[in-house]
Amino acid sequence: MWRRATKSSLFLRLLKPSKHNASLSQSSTNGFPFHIHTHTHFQEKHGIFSKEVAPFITFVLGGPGSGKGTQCAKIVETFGFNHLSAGDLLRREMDSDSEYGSMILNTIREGNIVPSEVTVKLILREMESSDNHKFLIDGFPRSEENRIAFEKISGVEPHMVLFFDCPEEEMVKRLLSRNQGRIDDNIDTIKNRLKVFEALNLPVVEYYAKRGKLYRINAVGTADEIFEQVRPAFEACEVAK
Ligand SMILES: Nc1ncnc2c1ncn2[C@@H]1O[C@H](COP(=O)(O)OP(=O)(O)O)[C@@H](O)[C@H]1O
Ligand SMILES: Nc1ccn([C@@H]2O[C@H](COP(=O)(O)OP(=O)(O)O)[C@@H](O)[C@H]2O)c(=O)n1
Ligand SMILES: [Mg+2]
Repeated sequence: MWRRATKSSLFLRLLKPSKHNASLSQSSTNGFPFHIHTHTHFQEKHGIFSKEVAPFITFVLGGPGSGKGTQCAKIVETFGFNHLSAGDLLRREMDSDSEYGSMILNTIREGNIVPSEVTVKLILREMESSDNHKFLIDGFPRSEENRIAFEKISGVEPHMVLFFDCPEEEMVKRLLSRNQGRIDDNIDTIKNRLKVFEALNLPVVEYYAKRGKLYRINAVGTADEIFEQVRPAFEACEVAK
């Protein structure tokens, strides 16, 4: 849709904050400010960027099993985002004839992080071919290296970052009963994924908290209860609706 957009009111709405957005860009009712970017740098660097509607990017973070995928499905249903799960993109690449296939398989099996250039390439490829300009990027960035690579290659930053905060024992319980046949949902790999999350992903969470972009959500409760904490983040933001 955004590829076909003319210099329409949608484009102008994205670039020119409404009164409502303008007040959010300073501080916020829910503690999360918004930044409206014009993305000229982004547009110059990529084909995606010849599109006339600037992308609206939300990163979705949280430990393994914290409910990222479950909540993303609800956000898609309610707010019409394109959901890009970094883990799903890597698994799809692994199952294709990719030169990276065995490297991705081994990395996921261990619970470690795939080199950023591979993951960023997969995400940007999806973004470029999308008709939707609103993106939920789930499970990314999982490290400072991921974050910096995305920023360098794309030239853009997320508008907001959701963080699903969940106790470890709850995450372990959910992962062990996920039953999707994943090679990494076993107790040994889960232990490493939790270590990697703490060492590499929490610094990213702190980075966005310091920049005032983090929306922290208590990820304990039913999926519907948790979504009621997520909903205001999108409702408060005119361009995300
Ligand atoms: N609020 C919740 N309470 C209990 N189980 C949940 C909740 N949200 C998700 N789950 C279940 O926990 C598992 C992990 O959820 P998922 O959304 O895949 O998390 P993530 O993408 O963060 O790993 C899935 O089996 C899912 O059905
Ligand atoms: N940015 C990312 C995302 C996932 N991955 C790999 O993919 C695995 C599964 O990611 P996922 O997001 O599907 O996992 P969940 O947190 O949803 O359980 C991770 O444990 C990493 O091995 C990665 O290397 N880099
Ligand atoms: Mg997931």
